[in-house]
Amino acid sequence: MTEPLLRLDHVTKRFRGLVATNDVSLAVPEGAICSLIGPNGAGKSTIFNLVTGYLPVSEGEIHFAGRRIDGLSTRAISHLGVARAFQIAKPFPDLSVEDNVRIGALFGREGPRDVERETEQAIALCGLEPLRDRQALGLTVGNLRRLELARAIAARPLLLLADEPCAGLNPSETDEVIEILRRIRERGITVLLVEHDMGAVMRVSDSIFVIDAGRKIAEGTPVEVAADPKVIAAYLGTPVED
Ligand SMILES: Nc1ncnc2c1ncn2[C@@H]1O[C@H](COP(=O)(O)OP(=O)(O)OP(=O)(O)O)[C@@H](O)[C@H]1O
Repeated sequence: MTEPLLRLDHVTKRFRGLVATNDVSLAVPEGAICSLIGPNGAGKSTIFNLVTGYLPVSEGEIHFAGRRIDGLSTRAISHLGVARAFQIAKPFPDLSVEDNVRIGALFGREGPRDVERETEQAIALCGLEPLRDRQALGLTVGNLRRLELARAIAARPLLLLADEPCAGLNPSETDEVIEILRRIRERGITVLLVEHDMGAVMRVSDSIFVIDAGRKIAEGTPVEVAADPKVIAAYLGTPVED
């Protein structure tokens, strides 16, 4: 079996008395779109913060692209090819969309880079051509989300951590984000998604990890997870229709 791109082995994160991530093991295969779902406070963002090195693990190991990365700095992990697209984008407000994406291309994974080509590709992939000269200030939530995804992928990551990219979007904007995520995967970037929009998760994911109170309680394809009684009890409440 080929080694997954990202692997968490028995990862625990404690904040004083609170166990935010409790002995979580999971593997994200290269080329997949995987999702982390679970109720508010389940520990999904904490997992992102551990993978990016923003928080140190309390126990366990994280491996990425064949290297152990827990204990490395956020900068070192970004250089290895992990990028995160935040739910609340914080672009440079006075700069254009294009310059904000270019800044993403100036950082990120180490190795040869062509900043202009990466900028152009990310703008095209996220459908931002008509907005390239617009100031980031004043963009709609949907366009800010696309800018945030473009900025992140311009950094040429191997793995994109996408933090609730569909939050607050209307159905057509959500469809656009799903299309963008699929195009990102087609470009060879593996995606790990945290998302509360279950319709979007079910449509876009190859596999899903379900987190509840810090623990992984289920994993599988969307169909498997939607039918899992533990998941329905903890999170979904009612079966999800495709
Ligand atoms: N820096 C921190 N210090 C103390 N407790 C924290 C910290 N970060 C998260 N927590 C706690 O850890 C638990 C998991 O939080 P986390 O943000 O990972 O959940 P989540 O699944 O991402 O929730 P949501 O869906 O609401 O974003 C919560 O109880 C939260 O209050």
